[in-house]
Amino acid sequence: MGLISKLFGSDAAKTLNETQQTLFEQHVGQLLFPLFEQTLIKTKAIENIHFEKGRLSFDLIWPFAAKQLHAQLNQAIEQAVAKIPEVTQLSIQPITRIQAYQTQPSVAALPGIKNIIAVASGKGGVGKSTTSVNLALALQNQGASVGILDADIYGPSIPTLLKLSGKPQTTDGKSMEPMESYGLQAMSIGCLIEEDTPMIWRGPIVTQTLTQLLKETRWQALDFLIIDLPPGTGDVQLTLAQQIPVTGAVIVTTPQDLALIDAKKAIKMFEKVNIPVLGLVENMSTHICSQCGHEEAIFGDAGGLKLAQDYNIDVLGQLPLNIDIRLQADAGCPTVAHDPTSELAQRYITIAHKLGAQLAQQRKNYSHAFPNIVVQNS
Ligand SMILES: Nc1ncnc2c1ncn2[C@@H]1O[C@H](COP(=O)(O)OP(=O)(O)OP(=O)(O)O)[C@@H](O)[C@H]1O
Repeated sequence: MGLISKLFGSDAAKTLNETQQTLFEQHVGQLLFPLFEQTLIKTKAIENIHFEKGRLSFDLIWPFAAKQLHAQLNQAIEQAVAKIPEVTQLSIQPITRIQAYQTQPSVAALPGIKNIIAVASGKGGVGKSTTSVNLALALQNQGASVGILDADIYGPSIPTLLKLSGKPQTTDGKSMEPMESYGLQAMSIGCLIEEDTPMIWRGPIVTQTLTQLLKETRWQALDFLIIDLPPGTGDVQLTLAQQIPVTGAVIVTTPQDLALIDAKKAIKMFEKVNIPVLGLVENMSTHICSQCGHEEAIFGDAGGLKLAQDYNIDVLGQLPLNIDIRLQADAGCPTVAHDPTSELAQRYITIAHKLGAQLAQQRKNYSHAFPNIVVQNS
């Protein structure tokens, strides 16, 4: 049995001859996914390979959501396939298949959710919610099934950002159907209370509410649930570490010293509770004047990048301070939903690619890195 039949199943052996199999393995199998340093063979990316009357077809399994990058890899495959004799036609079916990555061993997975990504900032107002919602939309735009949970119980902003209206429905009186907007599943305390009702709750009730919102929503087949955390490093974050299976965290910061100090605290907190920090987004990196186009680093120069370097964290991307991001967010049509092809939306899409590739790369079992978490409630 040739190598290819072992790797790709016996169908291939039946249809491709020995020489073709070797060439396929050498030229196609050794190609790398963009942003991802593993070969198609290593990632077992090729399935259902079939060759008949000069026509070669197979499924190409993408381990992260990156529709926009499909053409680039398809083109490389076409060039590689051209080196295989007698193949006159090629048909590639790209399929996005995101796996559930390991989380804390002591916390059980939740039904309907493969991976939970917490988006955090130390300081308030740095654009965490805006980034969360655009990141969720970008992942979805690129082929993932995505939900977003607003964990900011005191100041929920997801209902405004996604223009959610009405109350969640229930079919059994015990659980809620997620709200839906732009194809995202969403839940927020803001969907359950009146807009001008202040939440005057103590910590334990807040954390209980968060876990209820998470667990009593009937999330449907999500690859990712993005949790938009409130700023800071308090009760809600500790609840996350103790009770919620989190795959990893994304830190949002501005390059300003004050924000960086708090971002460091957030990074250290995740380190302490053994939740891997998957990367950092520097928001409001520069301001580009809408009148003259002059670019200015009004919050300081590359502070987020330096922080990422100091803590050995990947920079997933930088966003400028741009009036369109603010206007679109305020209007309930975030930048990626507004126009995914715009230059700004593309920045969020690149962040989504990097995050996905980063996760796919870390597909190994995290459980060794997770000692049993003991966090003391004060
Ligand atoms: N890159 C950006 N360019 C312009 N405006 C932005 C940008 N990012 C966020 N904003 C705006 O900044 C304000 C604060 O953003 P956002 O609510 O996302 O911050 P936050 O960190 O989630 O705040 P908090 O958690 O403290 O409520 C909003 O008005 C938002 O539209």
